[in-house]
Amino acid sequence: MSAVISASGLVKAFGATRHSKGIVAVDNVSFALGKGKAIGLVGESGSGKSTLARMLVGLTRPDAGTIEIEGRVRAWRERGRAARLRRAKEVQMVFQDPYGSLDRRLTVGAALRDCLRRHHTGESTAGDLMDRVGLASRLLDSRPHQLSGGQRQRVAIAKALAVNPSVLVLDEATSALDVSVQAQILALLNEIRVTTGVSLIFVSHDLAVVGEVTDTILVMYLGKAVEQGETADVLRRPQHPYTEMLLSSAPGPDWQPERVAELRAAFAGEHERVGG
Ligand SMILES: Nc1ncnc2c1ncn2[C@@H]1O[C@H](COP(=O)(O)OP(=O)(O)OP(=O)(O)O)[C@@H](O)[C@H]1O
Repeated sequence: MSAVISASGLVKAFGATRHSKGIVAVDNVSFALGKGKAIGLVGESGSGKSTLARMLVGLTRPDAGTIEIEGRVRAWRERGRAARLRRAKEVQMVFQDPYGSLDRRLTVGAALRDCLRRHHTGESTAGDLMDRVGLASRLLDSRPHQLSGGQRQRVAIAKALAVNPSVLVLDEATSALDVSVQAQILALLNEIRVTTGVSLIFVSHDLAVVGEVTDTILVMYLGKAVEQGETADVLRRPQHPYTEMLLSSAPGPDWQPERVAELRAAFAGEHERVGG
């Protein structure tokens, strides 16, 4: 598989001093993702998923390791507008709260046209982008607060697509939505992946959601990738007790709260032994 994006030995620590390593948010994580493929980065709060995602997008510089996109190693020294625009074309990110990426004062149309202009992306119009994310073009005159949560997230996806990126990172992008809206957005993302060949990275605490839409899964715990594999294998035969715990904590027909508590205790014990 020739990878569209690959990470090798990524490390990021916060608050390190001469005497302490600080918090190692991402600890030697590697993975590769092919064109048009989808990977899920899963783990509980604090496991390092967002820090990893921020490094992939270019918002946070790793302490060690490399990121290669379309065969080109990301050079962190490069600053300025050209480097920023190139990084934007490489990887786009959609956040949980679309208010974070949408200007409240701009209409949807103005925001999309602004993106298209800045990135000189071919022939697409704001109307085309609306079409691609399943929104009626009459909403081009709306402002973010006039839209539903699902519509706002569609606009955030349209803005990301305006740049025509190789990779789209979705950081808990459907977590705040109702289950049925969540399913619609996931279906939309899957369709976009098939039609455009964009590669998708789903960052989520929810293994069940990620399981629906990914080819592979990387499970993170305390900054480390504790398990990585084909989605079907990871869901059916988890190799690591932490993955098993994440799977059992997703409330479903087979949910057993006692088993979750048991696994959590067992895993904490194991981790102490490894860590100590
Ligand atoms: N800017 C920062 N300064 C200091 N510590 C940070 C910073 N960003 C993240 N951390 C720490 O790094 C660890 C990993 O955080 P991160 O946000 O990447 O995890 P996460 O899995 O995405 O969790 P969440 O879903 O809650 O965002 C946590 O212990 C967090 O407190």
